[in-house]
Amino acid sequence: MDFKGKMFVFTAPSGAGKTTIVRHLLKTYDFLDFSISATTREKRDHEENGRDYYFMSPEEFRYRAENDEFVEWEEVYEDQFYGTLKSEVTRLWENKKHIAFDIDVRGATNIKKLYGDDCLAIFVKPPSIETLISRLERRRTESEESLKKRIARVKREMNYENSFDRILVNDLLEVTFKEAEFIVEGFLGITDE
Ligand SMILES: Nc1nc2c(ncn2[C@@H]2O[C@H](COP(=O)(O)OP(=O)(O)O)[C@@H](O)[C@H]2O)c(=O)[nH]1
Ligand SMILES: Nc1ncnc2c1ncn2[C@@H]1O[C@H](COP(=O)(O)OP(=O)(O)O)[C@@H](O)[C@H]1O
Repeated sequence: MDFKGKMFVFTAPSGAGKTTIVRHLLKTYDFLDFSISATTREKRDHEENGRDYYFMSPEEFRYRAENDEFVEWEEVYEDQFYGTLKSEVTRLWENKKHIAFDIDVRGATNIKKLYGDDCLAIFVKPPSIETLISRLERRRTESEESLKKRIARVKREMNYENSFDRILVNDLLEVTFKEAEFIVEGFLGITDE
């Protein structure tokens, strides 16, 4: 494989806006594609297998982990596993794409360690924890229990804000999108001149 695309790792607590930002960048840049993670969590109504995630049973996930098929994987929430398949990175590079990831802070730390300077890790920061919680509630994708799990983890994950290459504050969405574009173009050395 000759081409090895750069990696843009968006990380943050749930509800910070990673998915929204990554989806915007994917619409904006043909050269960028999404690393579809494997997960054992249940599919949400609007999600599609093979687009948002590769949804799989815990047995399949465990088998693949034992078979060393993951670049990284984590038990992000109790009994819910998420991971980046090696075959996914290969697929995207074969398609000559730079890669956007939406993964938790531990996964992001691991990807950064593995790929070093070819990887830019961006921490998405909500204006406040209260804003993040109200966005998560308004998203209406989670059960009461799942919402609780996410909120419980927010404070811990917020402690990682200085552990990555960039901090992207997600307040006004239009401003965030422009800043995200600036970050991507800057890392790839794209200029208007
Ligand atoms: N380590 C790791 N984390 C992942 C991966 N895919 C998704 N995640 C993270 O798992 C967490 C839960 O994701 P999800 O269930 O989609 O819920 P949401 O964050 O509330 O939208 C988020 O922090 C994701 O970024 C992955 O491949 N590896
Ligand atoms: N800047 C913003 N202003 C208002 N709402 C936002 C903003 N960014 C994201 N949202 C909304 O907040 C919710 C959580 O965002 P999402 O992208 O799903 O976060 P994550 O992927 O980090 O869990 C979604 O309903 C999304 O539409």
